[in-house]
Amino acid sequence: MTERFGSYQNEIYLQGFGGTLPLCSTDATKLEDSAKELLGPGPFSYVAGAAGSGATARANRAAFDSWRIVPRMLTGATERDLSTTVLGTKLPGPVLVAPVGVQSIVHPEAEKATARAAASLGLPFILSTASSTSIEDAAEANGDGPRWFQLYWPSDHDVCASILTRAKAAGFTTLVLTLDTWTLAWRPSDLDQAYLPFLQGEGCAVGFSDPVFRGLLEKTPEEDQPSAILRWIGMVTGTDHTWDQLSFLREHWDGPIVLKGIQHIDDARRAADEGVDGIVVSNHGGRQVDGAIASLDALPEIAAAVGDQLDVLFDSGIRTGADVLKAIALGAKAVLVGRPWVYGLAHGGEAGVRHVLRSLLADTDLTLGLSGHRSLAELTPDDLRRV
Ligand SMILES: Cc1cc2nc3c(=O)[nH]c(=O)nc-3n(C[C@H](O)[C@H](O)[C@H](O)COP(=O)(O)O)c2cc1C
Ligand SMILES: O=C(O)C(=O)c1ccccc1
Repeated sequence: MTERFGSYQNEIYLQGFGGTLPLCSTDATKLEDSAKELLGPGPFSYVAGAAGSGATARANRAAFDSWRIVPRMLTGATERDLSTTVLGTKLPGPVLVAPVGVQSIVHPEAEKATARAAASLGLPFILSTASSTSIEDAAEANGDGPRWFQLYWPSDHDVCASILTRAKAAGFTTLVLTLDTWTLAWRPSDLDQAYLPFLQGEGCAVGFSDPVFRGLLEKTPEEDQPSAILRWIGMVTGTDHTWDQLSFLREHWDGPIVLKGIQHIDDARRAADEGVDGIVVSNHGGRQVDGAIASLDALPEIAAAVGDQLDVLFDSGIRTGADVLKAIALGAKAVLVGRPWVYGLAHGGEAGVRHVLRSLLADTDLTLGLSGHRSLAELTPDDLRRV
């Protein structure tokens, strides 16, 4: 594969020659600024915000800045291959679309737009349990694209089993169990505006379309929305599960299982001992434990310890191609990206998400080549220096 992603750079320049500028910025930081103008204060703060003082969100970025790439020259890197293999499946690039709930607060087409954009690039789309689109509708929009399902573990076993069965039937291949958000953290930016999209019924589509969940209600969500919302919130938050309960998921899910939210090396080792297929080293973009270590700082020792037993993925703070390279060099097989494409969604629905993802992949491809590498497999910690 030659220049497939990097050629987006030429495309942008050539369109500019014809008088057309990119749909939105190619710089993830500027995208956040312009999204602020597009979105209302509640939705913007919800997406951009973090837990507590924001210390961990800032640490996530600072950790990337503390590593620098040491480029190599005269290596013949014109021809590059950005593919990677995750859970036995080859991906065209090392980027997955992170699970993000309540996308309807950003754009009316919500998860459908994102699912289409991901499919158009062959990147895995991960549907959140807290999405504003049902499992079946998101799958239809995603078409032939690869798709994974993220679980916020419902406290009711029958509802959980029903959701997993639906996800499998709708073609979601991999289960991502998010561990770090069994209740929402202290998020001052949302609290100060008393803004919780869930309370307005956003993010309830998976539950409201579930026959088993509906069967538990005295009145349907259409007849009594407030009660249904509270029931659904109560079912997917407030309950902390334990390692020994993983067997329940294995009974109801016959595909790969990935644990998202791992930061401690002992949890990574436990995940490997339990035989799960992958982990996402993540602190939820700094949205949960304020004061937690930067996710990138957790990555190297975890990858070194368990990388040969399961697939190590990474997220929290990826904004540029250099960030992707650094995470891969420190042991991740691929990265998940959250806020940047959410801002793309705000700017232009499917086209906005596609633009942001293509920009990140182009930047990754060019940075890889200019650093003297032909494939991601060549990257090791020796290509970086901590400053
Ligand atoms: C608005 C928003 C909603 C999110 N919703 C979910 C979710 O429903 N499930 C989940 O596992 N992670 C969720 N996340 C976390 C992301 O999957 C991911 O871990 C995080 O955004 C990565 O950090 P980044 O935004 O710096 O890329 C959400 C993140 C944001 C910004
Ligand atoms: O806001 C989040 O980080 C998140 O994970 C979430 C949780 C519940 C509903 C929607 C999103």
